[in-house]
Amino acid sequence: MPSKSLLATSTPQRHAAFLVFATVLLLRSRLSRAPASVIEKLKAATAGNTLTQEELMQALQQVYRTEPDGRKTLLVPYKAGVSKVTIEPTPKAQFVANIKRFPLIPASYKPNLDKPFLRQLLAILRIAFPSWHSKEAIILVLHSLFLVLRTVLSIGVARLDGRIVRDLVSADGKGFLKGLGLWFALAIPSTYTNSMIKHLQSKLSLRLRTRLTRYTHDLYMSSAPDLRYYRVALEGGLEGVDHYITSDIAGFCDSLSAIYGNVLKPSLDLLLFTSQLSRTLGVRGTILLFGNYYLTARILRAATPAFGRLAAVEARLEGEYRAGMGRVGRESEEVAFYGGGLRERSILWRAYLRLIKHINSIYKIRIAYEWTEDFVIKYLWSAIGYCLISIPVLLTRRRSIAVQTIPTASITAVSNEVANRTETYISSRRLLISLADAGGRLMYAYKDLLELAGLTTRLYTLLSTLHNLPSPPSSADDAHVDRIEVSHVDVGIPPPAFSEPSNGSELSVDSAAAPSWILVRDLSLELREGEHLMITGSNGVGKTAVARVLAGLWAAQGGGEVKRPSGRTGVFVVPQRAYMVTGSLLDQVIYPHSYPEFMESGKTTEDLMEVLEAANLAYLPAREGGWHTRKEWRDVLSGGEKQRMGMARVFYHKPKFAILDECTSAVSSDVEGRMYEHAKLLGITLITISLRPSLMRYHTQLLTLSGDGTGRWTLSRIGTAEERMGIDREIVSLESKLADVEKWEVRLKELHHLLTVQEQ
Ligand SMILES: Nc1ncnc2c1ncn2[C@@H]1O[C@H](COP(=O)(O)OP(=O)(O)OP(=O)(O)O)[C@@H](O)[C@H]1O
Repeated sequence: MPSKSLLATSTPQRHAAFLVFATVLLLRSRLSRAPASVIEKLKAATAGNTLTQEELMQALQQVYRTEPDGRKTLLVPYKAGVSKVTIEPTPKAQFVANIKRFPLIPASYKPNLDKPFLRQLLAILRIAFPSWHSKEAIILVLHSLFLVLRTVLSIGVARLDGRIVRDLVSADGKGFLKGLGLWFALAIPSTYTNSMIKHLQSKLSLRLRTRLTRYTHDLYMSSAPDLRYYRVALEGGLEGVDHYITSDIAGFCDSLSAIYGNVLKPSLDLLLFTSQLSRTLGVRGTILLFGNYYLTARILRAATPAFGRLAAVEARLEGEYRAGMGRVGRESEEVAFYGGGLRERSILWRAYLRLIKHINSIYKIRIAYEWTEDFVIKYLWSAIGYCLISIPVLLTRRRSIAVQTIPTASITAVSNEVANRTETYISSRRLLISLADAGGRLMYAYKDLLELAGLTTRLYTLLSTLHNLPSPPSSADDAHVDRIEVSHVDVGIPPPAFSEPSNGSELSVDSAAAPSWILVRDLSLELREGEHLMITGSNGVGKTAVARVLAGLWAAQGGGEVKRPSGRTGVFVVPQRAYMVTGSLLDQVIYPHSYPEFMESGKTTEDLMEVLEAANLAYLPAREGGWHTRKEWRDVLSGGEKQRMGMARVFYHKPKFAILDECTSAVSSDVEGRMYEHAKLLGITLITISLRPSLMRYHTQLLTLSGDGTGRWTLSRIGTAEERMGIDREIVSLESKLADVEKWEVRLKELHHLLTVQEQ
């Protein structure tokens, strides 16, 4: 029996409301397409947002502003102005609370649509949607509304389609024109709905990405003592975190927001279209329809490969290839000096080929899957669709044949019957096509869900590793402590934080059980202000390792303890490899201070000039075009200049203790000496790691690491200034004697030669 058309049942009021809705939607889209000049004028009138070049430079310098309530406002230069983004740091309590939601998963876990996947997804969603009234949740609700609206509109279109063809078949010109008018009226909200769905999907993805990225940044870039960005690779065993944060979060958010539409919309379509169709198809047809769904699900489930695992492997390989490219970019000069281009190319090429081979294998696997899917959705469903449509049509036909046997039947009744049948056919056909489309999308969504499972596992692995990294045992940091005290500390390479039990499936936080490679055993020393320490010993013996323990990067092992003054005014380390930060010349000197911190400190560029003079870099501002010049300083400054910049930072921050890890090895001895004297003049206590005996004169204690594999060490006093002068004199005399060694060797050779000549 033909159903009542959805639109045929509409009242005039409903039509009017519908047209008002369409007009508002239309006007809104026109507004958003207002000429650029109008928008510019509006912007200028409201905020005076446009900045001069100088103001822009200042904004670039400022990076962020701390608000009185502790929040930070990021100043992001955008077009000719600055866009302000308020950042609320994630409270530490939230990280602590989230630890139990992020238990570690074993490395052997294969992503799939199972319970662990749901648990992982829920844990991540709790971060992505912090509350039901968050912006993300509101966008999601809006998105859902538009998805429902589109399904309702699709049904309307299907019904209207049938009605127009019916009017055409029954030659009802008025009805046909009315139908055409409604067709255009429906087209407006339908097309607008489509673009809004796409827009809201992208917006949702971006918001989720921002939320997750902020959370991850706050967790990853944690300050001392957690230092997760430093410890995640060595202790957490997680490589390529950059790829996880930049690419996997984006992939996860895209996939999640797309999957929502890809699952909700076709599910809704299936539900509503089926309910609409069942009115036309009757009980038998509906049962057949459900039988069809069941069969399809069984076939496709059997034919679906492990897309989740494949997606996770693809993300890992992509990360490895990207890391390789990054390494060559970073170390380009070293590679060029060695002429290692070909070698690097083959390494990169291998990483790329592994990735491509994997992607290719996915494509191959997809052929069989997509073939099955196409066959089932396009052909099987269409055939079943024809059968289903034929049921009411054939039944009506049979009935109409019965009608024709009645001799009194009028011709009008017969033509009405044909028109109604055509309407039923067209509507049902359109609904079935939409149904097949929805089914297809749902099946694709199954594959997408598996891929989402892969990305979820990647993101979950990152977050669970970061959450579960145990905080290092708290050292006795105190701003008021005026000495460094090390008592009975073993210095060793930190063991992995997590161990995978051979029987169990869960990883556990278990650093105590893992063996550690001890470099220095039972180290005890006390260093008061003004007592300068030099640490020496052969290469690889553990000198830097001691510095890492002193600075709090590595935990003190063996049950010992390190006491030190806290903060960067307590202990400041200049590492072996010079590091240049992105930013201006000024930023290089004040690092890790930001520009606002520099302003707050009350220091001026004159003070910075003094600092540079002490580091023999006073020529830099003039040479580089001023303090605010921004360059790739890693490439612009020479090796020695970069090392001197490290010393300039020590002079700027004036810490109580400065650990200098062979950070003047490329600086000439005279400049090195002047810098050491200047540091001591500023009242900085020096802990120098060096193999240069000439530096001994600036220190009072000498820690020598034996390097015989036993972890032994000796601590000796270097002596008073007079004693050190004596040592200096001895060094000078020995050096001058050593200079004569070559002459003596030449003379010795001559004498040997003379002897052999005389013997002949
Ligand atoms: N992150 C790490 N992972 C594994 N081993 C490490 C790590 N860091 C250091 N080591 C090892 O610890 C040992 C001591 O390293 P350290 O950097 O302290 O040596 P060093 O005495 O400062 O040497 P050099 O004089 O060459 O700078 C080395 O054998 C090194 O290979």
